[in-house]
Amino acid sequence: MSNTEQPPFPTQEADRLFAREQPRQDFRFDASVARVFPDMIRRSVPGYTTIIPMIEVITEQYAQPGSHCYDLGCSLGASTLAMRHGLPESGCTLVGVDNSEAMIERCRHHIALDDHPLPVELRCEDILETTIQDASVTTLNFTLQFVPPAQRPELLARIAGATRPGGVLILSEKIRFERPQEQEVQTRLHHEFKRANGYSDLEISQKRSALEQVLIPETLSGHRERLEEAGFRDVMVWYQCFNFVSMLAFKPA
Ligand SMILES: Nc1ncnc2c1ncn2[C@@H]1O[C@H](C[S@+](CC[C@H]([NH3+])C(=O)[O-])CC(=O)[O-])[C@@H](O)[C@H]1O
Ligand SMILES: O=C(O)C(=O)Cc1ccccc1
Repeated sequence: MSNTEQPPFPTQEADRLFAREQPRQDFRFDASVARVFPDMIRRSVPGYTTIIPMIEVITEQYAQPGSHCYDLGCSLGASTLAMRHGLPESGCTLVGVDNSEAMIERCRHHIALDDHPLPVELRCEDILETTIQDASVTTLNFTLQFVPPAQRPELLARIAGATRPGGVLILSEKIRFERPQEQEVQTRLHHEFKRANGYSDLEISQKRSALEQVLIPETLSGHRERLEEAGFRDVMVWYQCFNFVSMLAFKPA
């Protein structure tokens, strides 16, 4: 590269998107979010930096030869790359899907930088419309929470229907709690986590109102019941930190 050229995506940017007072707007996964996303998600989701490497471990355990593996709502590809590293070098097909062009464009770049022989098929489309077939491992790492609740049952039933016996869904979500007391405590602890990561009260409150109509959390029992209704069994929580959980749901034989 000559010294007049810039690398495609220069240094990682810090998330200051909500630092200045601004009119309320619904949160969107646009180019400005894509630019700061690694910093934003790491500082906002307690446990994210633990969950990502565990997706590799889980994928390695449940991927079946010749099957398809899906990362639905792949953003910049952190969970996709974890799955890639858990898969054998050939014999499985890995697909990442996201409907944000800004995310997919950067994701393509991240995947190209990751020196690994397994190809990744990237689709810029709605996960509600993407074709899912012959799956063994499917990941929804903090994506279902952005799907309108009315459309969640059909998506989960479609994933379950396309999953081989013994296959798994990795479902990570921000949840809400039935007991108001627990909801209050866990939400406060999440906000304290964000403060400890350098977000101001203004940033926390402006982002919270931007997310209000967009990220709809459900209770753990709501998730369990719907996963079973969709055709999954043995739903288990394998990780929880405050109001952020990750579950496994298995397709029975
Ligand atoms: N209907 C939809 N169709 C396609 N994509 C969607 C849809 N709704 C939302 N998205 C996409 O889902 C992603 C959610 S982020 C996932 C993090 C990643 N899994 C990670 O492990 O780093 C989680 C978060 O920001 O909290 C965004 O990129 C959206 O564009
Ligand atoms: O920031 C928050 O409060 C969240 O709930 C998590 C999050 C992380 C990244 C984008 C949107 C929401």
